[in-house]
Amino acid sequence: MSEPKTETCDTAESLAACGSFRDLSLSNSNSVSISMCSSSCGTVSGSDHQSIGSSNLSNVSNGGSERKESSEKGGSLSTVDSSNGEGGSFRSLCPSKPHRGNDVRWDAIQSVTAKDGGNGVLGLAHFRLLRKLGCGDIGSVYLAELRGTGCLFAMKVMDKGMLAGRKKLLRAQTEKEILGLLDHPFLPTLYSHFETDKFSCLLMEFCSGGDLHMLRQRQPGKHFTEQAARFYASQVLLALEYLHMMGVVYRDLKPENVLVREDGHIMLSDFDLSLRCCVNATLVQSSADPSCQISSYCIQPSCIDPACKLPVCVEPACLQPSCFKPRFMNRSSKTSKKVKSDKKLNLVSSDSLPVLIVEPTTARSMSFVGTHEYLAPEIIRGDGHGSAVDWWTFGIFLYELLYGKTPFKGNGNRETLCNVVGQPLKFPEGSSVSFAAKDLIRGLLVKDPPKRLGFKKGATEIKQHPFFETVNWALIRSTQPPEVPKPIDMSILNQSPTKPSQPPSACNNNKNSNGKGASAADSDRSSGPYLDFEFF
Ligand SMILES: Nc1ncnc2c1ncn2[C@@H]1O[C@H](COP(=O)(O)OP(=O)(O)OP(=O)(O)O)[C@@H](O)[C@H]1O
Repeated sequence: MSEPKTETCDTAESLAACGSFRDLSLSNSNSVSISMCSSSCGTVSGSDHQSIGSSNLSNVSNGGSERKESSEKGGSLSTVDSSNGEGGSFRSLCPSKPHRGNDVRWDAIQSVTAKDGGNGVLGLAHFRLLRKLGCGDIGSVYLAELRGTGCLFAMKVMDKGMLAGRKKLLRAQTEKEILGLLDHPFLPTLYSHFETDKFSCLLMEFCSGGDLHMLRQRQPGKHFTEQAARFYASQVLLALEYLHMMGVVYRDLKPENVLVREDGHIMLSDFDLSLRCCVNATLVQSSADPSCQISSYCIQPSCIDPACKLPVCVEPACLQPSCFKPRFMNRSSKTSKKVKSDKKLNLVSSDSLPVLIVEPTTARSMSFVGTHEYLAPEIIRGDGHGSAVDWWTFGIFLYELLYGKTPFKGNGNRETLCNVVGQPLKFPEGSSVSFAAKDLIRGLLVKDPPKRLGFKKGATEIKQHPFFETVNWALIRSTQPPEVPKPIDMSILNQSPTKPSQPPSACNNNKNSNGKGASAADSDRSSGPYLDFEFF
């Protein structure tokens, strides 16, 4: 095992930028660069990540389950919110979340906290924990009703003693901070965070449709149709694009972490392995269309942070990701031919409207984090990695959705890791998967990160691949999902809940709601039937 590495922001450059500033500067006549840094990326400092190179694969192979391998991160929690004792309350987070402005859950929270004197505090005592939804490495997730409202939430409950004992406090802190940043239709909303003496609780939207791993198991041949795979992959791609824009490298994409909301659309979950970093957002303006002004993107005076000492600071929420770029409807046939040929070559169309490129290209980490079958080669080799790992995992993810298995899985973790690094990508014969899908996967599963699709221009490049040609990015939330989960059976509210003081049951690593662990031989990596809840 190699010496533990310390990770903060991984370069001196990013260290310098790790204050809460965003620096906007015109880099040339056609582009504007905006440096953003997650406001407290310094809080990851001191974490002990195990960096493991190819020479110590044998150590790695026994280090965790087949499906889940994560770094141990030590250190202490640098910012702990005030605790109010068992069943106590905590300041409700009510950040500005434009996408969720009309969400009835905010109103329900407000009405409940108003009854308590209007001090805006929420606590464990306000909830009935109805069912255990699952266990993760750092906590258990429960279906919870906000008492008297019929509003359901997913509550992640983490035992603070366990977090401290297993050196997971920083992971929990990272997850909480990242959740607090997010405001995107395909990412979770953190409604509140509160603590008791024993527990730290995160209150999120409940996804009633289970995860994509379970959904895939229910498909004929245990794989999705290409249309369904495109639907899920396109939403995941937008979520990753937004995360990168916010200076978050996700690092743990896999079907198990893609949850299905009650409307059939997706929500990417689980941020405890994510890396926070600085990002340079570049708005590339088309030279062919001088009428396109940079101000067509929301960089308004109201977006400028007055507390910032730098020339211009823009709130991250003011930047719109390029997924909202309008589609080009009125092209001449000559132009559209050119666009098509550019798409074949994976080129960004030079005659398009301005494109915001938001790839945290300077992010660097030496951590060994992720899931064996999904680990990027640069992580396994111990080369140091950046945001391109998310494009590698996106390739594995798409492969798994389409073929029902991952491409480099071996007999055991060691063989899997060796395959990722050394084996060429192969596609099963006799499948009806299109050339475009295979071409995209090939572009993503390039072992050398700089040559990987998405390395330079992030999601912008990937969205323009022919596989996504039929996707209307602007209206993606109106697209009919392949499958809509059955409505939640509200009779669950009549069942007797657990006592709030009863501690959440302990969770072993990789155990799911049905108590099954993922074994090396478990090719299905079952996370269990979703409705097989554990009552407690
Ligand atoms: N918002 C949610 N709605 C419904 N179920 C959820 C939600 N969040 C989590 N779950 C369920 O709870 C389980 C545990 O989730 P959690 O995020 O704690 O851990 P994990 O995904 O297994 O990963 P890790 O070990 O890295 O924490 C998930 O597998 C999922 O089934």
